Amino acid sequence: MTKSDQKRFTQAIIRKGIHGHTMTENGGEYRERVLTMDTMNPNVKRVEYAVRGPIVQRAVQIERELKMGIKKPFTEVIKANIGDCHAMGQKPITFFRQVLALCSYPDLLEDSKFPEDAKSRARRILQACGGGSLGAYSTSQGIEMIRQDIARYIERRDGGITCDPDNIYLSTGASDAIVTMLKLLVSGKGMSRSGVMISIPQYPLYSAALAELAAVQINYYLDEDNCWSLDISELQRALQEAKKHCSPRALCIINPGNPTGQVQSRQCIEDVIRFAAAEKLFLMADEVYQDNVYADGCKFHSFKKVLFEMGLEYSEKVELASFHSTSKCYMGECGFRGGYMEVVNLDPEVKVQLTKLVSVRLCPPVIGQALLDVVVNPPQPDEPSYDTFIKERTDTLAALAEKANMTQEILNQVPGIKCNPVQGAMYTFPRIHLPPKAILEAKEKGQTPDMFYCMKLLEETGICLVPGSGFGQRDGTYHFRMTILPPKEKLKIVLAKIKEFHQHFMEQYS
Ligand SMILES: Cc1ncc(COP(=O)(O)O)c(C=O)c1O
Repeated sequence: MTKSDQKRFTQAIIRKGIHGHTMTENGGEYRERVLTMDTMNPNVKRVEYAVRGPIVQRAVQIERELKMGIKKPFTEVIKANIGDCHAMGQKPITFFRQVLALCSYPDLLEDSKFPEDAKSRARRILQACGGGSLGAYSTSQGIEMIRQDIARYIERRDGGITCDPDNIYLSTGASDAIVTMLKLLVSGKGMSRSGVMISIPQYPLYSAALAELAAVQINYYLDEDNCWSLDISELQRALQEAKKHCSPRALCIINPGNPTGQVQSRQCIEDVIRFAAAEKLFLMADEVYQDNVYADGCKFHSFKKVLFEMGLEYSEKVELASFHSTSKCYMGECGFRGGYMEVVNLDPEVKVQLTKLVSVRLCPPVIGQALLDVVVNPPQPDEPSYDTFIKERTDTLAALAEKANMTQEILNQVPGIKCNPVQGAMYTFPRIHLPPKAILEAKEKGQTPDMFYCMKLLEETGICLVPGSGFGQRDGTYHFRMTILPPKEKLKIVLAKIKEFHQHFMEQYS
């Protein structure tokens, strides 16, 4: 055997992971790895997260190629794949950053450039931190004063319905709280394995967490023809089918919706609550986009408020966890990882278990908690920062509303693309009609047709979207998810490029 044959042979053995004693490339004994694809947790292998999936990996690679001077039909990659406002150029709210700067570096409290209201907020937060420093661990449920401020915020939001700070758990973004709640809910094996109802299309945190926890994912489909509304008969259908093979436990709702951008009506929320009560399901309400409502006639209704307005029959019975975050709305501060959940009607003994579970990971980032405190406790009319705060908040939400409108309008002008109104959140999920020839070519390449479409779009235009298959869609339908977050002028360019690409794609494959 020649040296190069031997090298190839050894590499093949190492690659294949054949057990036993083999030689390494430099002649030593190759020790078998403990952690291999065969031995690792199979649930983790089932986890998928399209928002940062293969298309995004390719986008990063293309960015590197552009930097290396490789010629492309475009000069930059535009990432419209992820709901990351600041990455798309959104400016932070001045007051929030002033308070965080003061909390992080308290010497600045002596600096006359910072307004007094920011200083008083910072002093208050620091007093509530261990040792007066953001660098100290907090209690695992979150700093008590901040939980009290969140409770007051919820009460204001919900027209005075009381909120107990003890029912608030701060978290590392909403994601962390959602996964924690799912962990508590999931148990059993075989027929008694817990099932969790999630919408299709869904935000893939849910499917990923359920895969990791080996729970049963129960799909209920949103009604695309009715602006992605939620139909109770569809919930019934999904539940009855699921009961044949698992034990349904929970129902998750995302409102306003990601990726579908709908805002559920109050009637729909009432119906969902009645359904959950009748079927004994734990409700999880993902309300991270609660300030992102753009369409006339649409309004955000929190599940907590509606539940309590439906009377004692429901408010004392239905178990609910609702989630909020600093990552979305007008703040868009994803990097600080601030979030919280409010639990309602949780069994007191389970609550002890929940508190124990979160304490294992010590605490959510304290700077994220501090940010959450200013989000729920912003400048008041008699304070110096009020006018600037209101202007910045209003301008950010107005720009999002304008872009939501523009996106749906332009996409609907393209033959073969159909887009529901973007009533809220930060995304559109248009349906794309793909010719059979394109579907066939995608299958030959081992790709889903919408992945094939998005990959081609990326290679030809530099625009990075997420294929609809990453969120779930009815069989035989194809979509993509696109954020409305790029700055207005850039968004116009993105939409024009998609329009041109789609027309060309249709000509090529029809
Ligand atoms: C519906 C929904 N829930 C939860 C999250 C997670 O947000 P966070 O950054 O707070 O973890 C996202 C993020 O995009 C989302 O869209």
